[in-house]
Amino acid sequence: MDSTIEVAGLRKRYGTTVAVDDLTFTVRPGQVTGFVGPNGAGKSTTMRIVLGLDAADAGSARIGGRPYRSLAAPLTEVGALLDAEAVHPGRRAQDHLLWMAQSNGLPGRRVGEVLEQVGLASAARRRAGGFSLGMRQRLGIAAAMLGDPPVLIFDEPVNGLDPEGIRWIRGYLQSLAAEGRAILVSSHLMSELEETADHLVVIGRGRLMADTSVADLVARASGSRVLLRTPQRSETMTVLANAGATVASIDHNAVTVDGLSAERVAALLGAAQLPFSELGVHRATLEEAYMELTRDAVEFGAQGATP
Ligand SMILES: Nc1ncnc2c1ncn2[C@@H]1O[C@H](COP(=O)(O)OP(=O)(O)OP(=O)(O)O)[C@@H](O)[C@H]1O
Repeated sequence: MDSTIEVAGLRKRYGTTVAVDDLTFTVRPGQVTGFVGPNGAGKSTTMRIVLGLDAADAGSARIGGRPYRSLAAPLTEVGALLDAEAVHPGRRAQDHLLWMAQSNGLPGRRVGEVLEQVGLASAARRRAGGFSLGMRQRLGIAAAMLGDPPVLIFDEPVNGLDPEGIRWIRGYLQSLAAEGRAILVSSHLMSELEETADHLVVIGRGRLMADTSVADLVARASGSRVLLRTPQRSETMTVLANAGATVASIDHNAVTVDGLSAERVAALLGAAQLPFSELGVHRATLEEAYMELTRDAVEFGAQGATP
């Protein structure tokens, strides 16, 4: 079976709310694909449809080429963490997993293996009700891994975790991708995916806004912006603005320059005898790239709202 998720022309409406609007994208094996968009963008709805928990109005969602409902042993083909709270609080971690394994025809030894993988072996006999949020997320991930599936879907797994938990999840997702699995992980914060995702599917109001590698997105947003430091910020800004650049200060001695090459900036400042240091091409953060990407959509949305 191919380790892929293929979504094609997907649409879903709840009453008058369009949750998913003609969405098409593919999640490929061997990489972490981030699924990003603001709250209410349609990420959870898309994931639920892929997992057969909700029906689409139109379009299709396939795992390894087949719709979820036609998978013979779903847990061995796709694992999912949608809601870490969905465990009975009175149940011990290992009993919860054993029950899942048995009802899906999986060997009981998987329980110990997945608890070990997610770092919960020592808490195996504790009741889920006493778990911290981070432990519940790990238990949810252990459940997703029970069938050792080639495709994994995680809805906001980083939400509410402490820095150590976030570091752990990042490393774990990357190791799963390195094993050749297809990983789809959602977040409403681009910054959470900065060090985790290789590829991004960005949606807004249910529509696809970008389907791109992280490297390409950052390179495009970085463009030709120049960053420099100078003790004479205001004089520097005046000289560069007079030469036609768009200049913005980012702190008391640093500015960004759009519209002039680094060489031209150096020549202008040299001629004006203005000192500078750290003149270089600015590399956008993923957050900046995202803002750039969504700005047009926000403007479009605002216009669309006026009658
Ligand atoms: N069962 C439902 N009934 C009615 N409306 C729904 C239902 N599920 C989702 N919606 C609506 O569909 C839209 C998309 O919601 P969805 O939960 O898929 O977004 P999301 O991107 O996952 O957001 P979040 O980051 O907040 O989870 C929202 O406007 C939401 O209110």
